[in-house]
Amino acid sequence: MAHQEQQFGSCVVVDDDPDILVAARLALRGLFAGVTTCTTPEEARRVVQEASPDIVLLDANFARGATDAVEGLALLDDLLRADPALPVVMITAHAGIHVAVEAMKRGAADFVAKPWSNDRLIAAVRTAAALGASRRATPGTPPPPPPPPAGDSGLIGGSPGMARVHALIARAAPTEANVLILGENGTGKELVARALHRQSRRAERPMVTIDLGAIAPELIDSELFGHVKGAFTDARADRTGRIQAADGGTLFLDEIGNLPLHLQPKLLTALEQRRVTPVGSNRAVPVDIRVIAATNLAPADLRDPRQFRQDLLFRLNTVEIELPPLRERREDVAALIDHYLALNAERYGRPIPTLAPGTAEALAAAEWPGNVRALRHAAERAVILGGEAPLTAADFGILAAPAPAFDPGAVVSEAADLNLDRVERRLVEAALRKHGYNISAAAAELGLSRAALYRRMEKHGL
Ligand SMILES: Nc1ncnc2c1ncn2[C@@H]1O[C@H](COP(=O)(O)OP(=O)(O)OP(=O)(O)O)[C@@H](O)[C@H]1O
Repeated sequence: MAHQEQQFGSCVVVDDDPDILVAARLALRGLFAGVTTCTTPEEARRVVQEASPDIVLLDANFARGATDAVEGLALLDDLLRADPALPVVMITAHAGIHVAVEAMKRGAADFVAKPWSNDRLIAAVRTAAALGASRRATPGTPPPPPPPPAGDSGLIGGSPGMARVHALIARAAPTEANVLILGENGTGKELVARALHRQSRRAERPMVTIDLGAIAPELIDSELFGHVKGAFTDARADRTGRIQAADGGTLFLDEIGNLPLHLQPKLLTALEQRRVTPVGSNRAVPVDIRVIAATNLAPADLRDPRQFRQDLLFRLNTVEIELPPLRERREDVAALIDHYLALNAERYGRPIPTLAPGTAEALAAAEWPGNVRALRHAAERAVILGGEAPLTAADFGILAAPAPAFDPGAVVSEAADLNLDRVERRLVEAALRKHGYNISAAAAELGLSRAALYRRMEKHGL
């Protein structure tokens, strides 16, 4: 990739499979000035001690056919004992997810499953190397605490995908590194941003959020940078922008993919120079902020320079945290359902409902295109509408058969139900379904702002 300008010094890759070593070297040579490969644990111990690399990429299994990862985990322990700040990314077999979790518990920075995608490998290695560098830059910093229990971040889920998220939050939060959070709508990006801020050194200072998807594009400039009186017709007084309001704290740029291309260089300059110039002013004001950004753009779109300036992207994504969609961590569904049933039962003064046989399985098997947000609404609706009997999948709006296709003609036919409220609900639901619960796209189709769509979703319990 053109953007990789060898940000780091050296990397050591340890694997007994020469094909993997070649693949890793090719994938990583753009990122590191030097990539050294080793085929045995003994060689790795020596090379790592001599070369003090920025990062080690370590296979979990050495002996041919072994899957128990004993050698890889022992080497991980040795390397971390010698240098607790050394970032180690484990390479695991796809089926060996328990090995990945064990490695993370022992202090690995991250893991990648074989066969890997180069994007995933590079993202994991970059993030781990950047964190390692920032840890080394602040000597005396205690080693990162073990991942906090789910309750601390408000993020429920013990699946391997969420274990990785918890671990990354714990590692990234206390650093000053900018963090980019990726994930589909409703996967918990805002919760991650809050957890990062809460666990950071800036926790006592404000976290200022700006949802770039919910603000009219023509207002973004002044919302971000502020303006001085008279800068434009409606500017009747000076106004502080959100960047400045976050001074000393954290700036959360939600839906960064909606930042108009023409404002991207201005934000980049502000972040690089740590100064903002309000619209209409020629005086730059110094600011001290840590930036967390989030987007539901797919990584490929984000790396498309026609959609997003790559220099700004690399300013924002020192650390990348990717939230897996719920359908890729179905084992988390039961805990989420339990949590949100209990929460809503308390809220509405109802007993905590039980589930009819087969319901838990049906909920876990559902696609959840709206991810945790949709699950949360479904649980609320089930508590409100469910009777005394144990809840079935239908009470959560999960249908055994696919939902009938929406027929816009039915809305205008005189025979149709013309109750405005119900028609609105059907249209909102149809737009959400049509766009796979992508809020920005559904809002655009409905001619609403994201904020207005959220209000209607709340109103209709969607
Ligand atoms: N892992 C989780 N555990 C508990 N609740 C969660 C989790 N993930 C998301 N939620 C809940 O789901 C809802 C949506 O989460 P959040 O707003 O953080 O998602 P998002 O990815 O920022 O969505 P969007 O991109 O649509 O703004 C919130 O009510 C949040 O509390």
